[in-house]
Amino acid sequence: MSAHGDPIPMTARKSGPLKGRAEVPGDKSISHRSLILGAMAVGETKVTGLLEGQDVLDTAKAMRAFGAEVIQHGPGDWSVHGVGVGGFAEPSNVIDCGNSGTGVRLIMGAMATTPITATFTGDASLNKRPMGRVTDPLALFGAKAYGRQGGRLPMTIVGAADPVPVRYTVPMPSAQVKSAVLLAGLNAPGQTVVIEKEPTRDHSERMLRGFGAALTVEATEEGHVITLTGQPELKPQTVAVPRDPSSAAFPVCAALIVEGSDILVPGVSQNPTRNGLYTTLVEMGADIEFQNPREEGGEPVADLRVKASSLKGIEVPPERAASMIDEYPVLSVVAACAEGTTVMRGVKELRVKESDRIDAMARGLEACGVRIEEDEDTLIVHGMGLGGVPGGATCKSHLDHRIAMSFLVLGLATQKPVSVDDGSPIATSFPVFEGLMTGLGATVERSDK
Ligand SMILES: O=C(O)C1=C[C@@H](OP(=O)(O)O)[C@@H](O)[C@H](O)C1
Ligand SMILES: C=C(OP(=O)(O)O)C(=O)O
Repeated sequence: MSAHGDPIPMTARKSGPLKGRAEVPGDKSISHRSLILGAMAVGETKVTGLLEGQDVLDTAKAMRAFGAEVIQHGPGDWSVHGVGVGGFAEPSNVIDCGNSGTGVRLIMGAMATTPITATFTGDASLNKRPMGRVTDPLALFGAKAYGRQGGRLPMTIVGAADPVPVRYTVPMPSAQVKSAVLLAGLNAPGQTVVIEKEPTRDHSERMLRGFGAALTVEATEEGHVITLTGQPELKPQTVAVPRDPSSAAFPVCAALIVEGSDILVPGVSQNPTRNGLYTTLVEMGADIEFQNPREEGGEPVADLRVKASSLKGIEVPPERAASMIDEYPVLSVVAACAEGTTVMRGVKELRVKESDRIDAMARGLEACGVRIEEDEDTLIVHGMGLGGVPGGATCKSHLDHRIAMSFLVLGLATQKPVSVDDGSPIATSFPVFEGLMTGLGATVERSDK
């Protein structure tokens, strides 16, 4: 949600057992990519289960501005009539990507090798985030970027008229940077090669192949070497978006820390590049059954049966960070309710998300009575056991949906209520969060009610 709306203060209180079925919305990463790749294909792509969060709606609007026809037929049911690789029109106005790093970085990549100019902006959170990580490799294709100091939005990208293919090693673990380079490579002649030292979510690779691009991935000593052959004709697809494991994390973690809970979260993606949180929770002693594993829409999915559990702190392996990068805020809440210490290292990327997530969680948890240690790349939470966290604070969400939802999950299991100053950003990724959680029996409400 952008900073234009009024803040929505919210409060969560100690709740009775959570019970029932939690149908979380579609995956945000796959939803953005369905719209962008649909817009770059020739013909009509159909999407079901699209996440209708503000981040994705902003990408839909952007794709219309670049000339694609994007239509909503019903809830989650969308079609995109694409203009083909290299077919983007020049937008007649500024592209506002709201709160979405994924939206703006992928779209910059997708337009950077077409001879058009576009200006991008976002909300107060997005306009603080670094864009140089994307514009540096896009410059190698021949695109030019004119932004604010430090490579911040608003920023104008002048697409390359004669793009050249690139070979680029991504310097930080980032699926957004990898994807921006691959999308730019689509309209460059020859082969674009992206090397990632640490594997990150692979939705772009899977979906580019699904849309008919020639793409190979080789595991080498350097890391994953991804080779894309440019200027394909992308074929429209039917995309069934699986449910988002990053959204599922909230009801799952809530059920683990609210005594007596027993919930089912069906059809959640278990893509190995996304399921690090679930591995971690099981190591902490979580009672999670992965029922009915199957393939849906080209992704492995399972139904998660989750029961309240007494958990122990662990050391999360740093090499797991990329597969659970968005889940550290809610993991730190679970860690506060575990016995013993949870050590999260190799997490400095959290400092450049919608907020500095290490700082936001550390300050809010401390205000709730939890002892924290942190450094640039580390967050350590000293657990107080199930029911042991005092709570009783109002935490700042810093325009960050995951911070807001994490503190509201915490408040379900603390002695005194936990409030957040602004729950409005939740609508960016999980617009049905409040109804879904109250449907399970959680006491989460807007504080002004
Ligand atoms: O590619 C994607 O869809 C995403 C990649 C991750 O960001 P980074 O690439 O910046 O790590 C993640 O945090 C974000 O929510 C979604
Ligand atoms: C980091 C996130 O998103 P984005 O980078 O797209 O804003 C997120 O959803 O947690």
